[in-house]
Amino acid sequence: MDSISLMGGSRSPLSSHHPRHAQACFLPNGTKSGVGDPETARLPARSTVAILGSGDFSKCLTIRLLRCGFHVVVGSRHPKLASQSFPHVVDVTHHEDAVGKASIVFLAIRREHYSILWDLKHLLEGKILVDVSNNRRVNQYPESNAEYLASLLPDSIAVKGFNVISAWAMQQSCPKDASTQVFICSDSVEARHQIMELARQLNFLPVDMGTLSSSRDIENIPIQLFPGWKGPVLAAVALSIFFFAYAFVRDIIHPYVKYKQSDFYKIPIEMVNRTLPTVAITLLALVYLAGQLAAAHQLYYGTKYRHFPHWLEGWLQSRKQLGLLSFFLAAVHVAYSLCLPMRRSERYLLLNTAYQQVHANVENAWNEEEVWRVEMYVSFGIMSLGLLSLLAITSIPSVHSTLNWREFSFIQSTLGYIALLIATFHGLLFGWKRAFEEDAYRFYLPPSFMVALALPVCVILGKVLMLVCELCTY
Ligand SMILES: NC(=O)C1=CN([C@@H]2O[C@H](COP(=O)(O)OP(=O)(O)OC[C@H]3O[C@@H](n4cnc5c(N)ncnc54)[C@H](OP(=O)(O)O)[C@@H]3O)[C@@H](O)[C@H]2O)C=CC1
Ligand SMILES: [Cu+2]
Repeated sequence: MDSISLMGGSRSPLSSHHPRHAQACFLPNGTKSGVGDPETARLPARSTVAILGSGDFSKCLTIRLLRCGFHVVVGSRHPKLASQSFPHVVDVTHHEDAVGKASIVFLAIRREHYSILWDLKHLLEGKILVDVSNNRRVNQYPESNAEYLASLLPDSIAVKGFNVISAWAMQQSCPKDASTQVFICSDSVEARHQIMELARQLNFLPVDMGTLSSSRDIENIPIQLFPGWKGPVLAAVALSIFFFAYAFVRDIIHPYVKYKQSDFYKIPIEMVNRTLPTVAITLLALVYLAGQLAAAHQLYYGTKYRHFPHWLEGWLQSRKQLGLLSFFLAAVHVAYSLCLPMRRSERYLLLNTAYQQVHANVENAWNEEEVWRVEMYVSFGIMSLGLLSLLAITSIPSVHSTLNWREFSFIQSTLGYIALLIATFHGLLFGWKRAFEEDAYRFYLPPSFMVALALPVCVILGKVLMLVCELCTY
């Protein structure tokens, strides 16, 4: 795509329309950079950068530029007033004056005010205009702000960048967090590389995003709220409501109506702790169900190259988030479970049982089968949490990048299925007694553990079927 601008498109900096821009490109020793060598484009420190607008972003960018050794000239509608909020070394002047003093002009004004640039059109010809603007909503306008700017001033060179850096992060002398990456795009390769070099000199990490058509995506980055998490979070909330309501009706309302037994004290901990693992295991099963449906789709159509339906595509792309939510809920379930013996209710129940035992003259209440059930149940719980932690850790990009494809797929697929299997055993061992032995009234409703575990069991059986099919085809 870059070659389009090299061939002399209307916005190309290399066309003969832009002699001033060509002059603005220097190597550190002051010689002009080669046109075909944009990587080496470097701005000499002490070169002048103009900023239009005197708001927060302008002030913070000015501080950063000054610290890194640049001269700054700020263009304002009210230079006298604006100069009070800038260091005295900064030249605060009228727009016309400011743009005449630099070849790179940052536009620290909102898109709605770009019309003022129309009067400066002749002065901005051939100059690099850095559009740092953000919108209030995703895809607020039909075209991106940078594309709008480029159409407004076709004789200038529009570059999109720095919009993902907040004014606050801009004035930090050495930010150590994620706020160092800046995404830069422009139809002019040379201008893009020059602004990337400027970003580097300002201690940011520039990311080359190609032509100006990427500006829409770049503008959406800072205003998106956890993209990719909406579907998985909604699924988790819906499942939580369903399983909580189910357990509430079955374990609290039903005994209350039938036996006048008040178990409402169970709501804050027991009911929540029953909901957490059921949702966690269902989400984990959903992670693997998506892959199985995709495989079934390919088998059905007999090709790998047919697009998946929209809903399946979205589901496949949400697997990481679903898995992380499953891990989070499982971890909270562990915390709740560890706190169970701390409860007053637990102490009273234990004392009552001990008293009844003394009354019944039972000396040893040891039940070998129960002991084994609980030992296995706890052990499986710990193992599945351990495996889930491994899956969560390997989904972190920096860890992920240290693994090759086979290692990653071994952990995420093979170990993931084993985690699902162990978690299913954990659930079955817990639910078995509750479902069939505890109290007669529980038979009136299908056991909740069956509802929760039906999906994981189906997914595991699906995997077994796939493995058998694979073995048969070999
Ligand atoms: N603040 C932030 O954290 C970030 C801001 N941005 C972007 O940077 C740009 C500037 O943001 P910010 O500094 O916060 O905005 P402000 O509203 O604080 O300042 C914008 C400046 O625009 C000028 N201005 C205001 N009204 C008009 C008008 N009618 N005509 C011409 N100029 C006008 C003013 O300068 P004067 O009076 O001197 O002419 C004003 O100081 C925006 O596009 C924003 O999206 C991007 C990333 C982060
Ligand atoms: Cu559990």
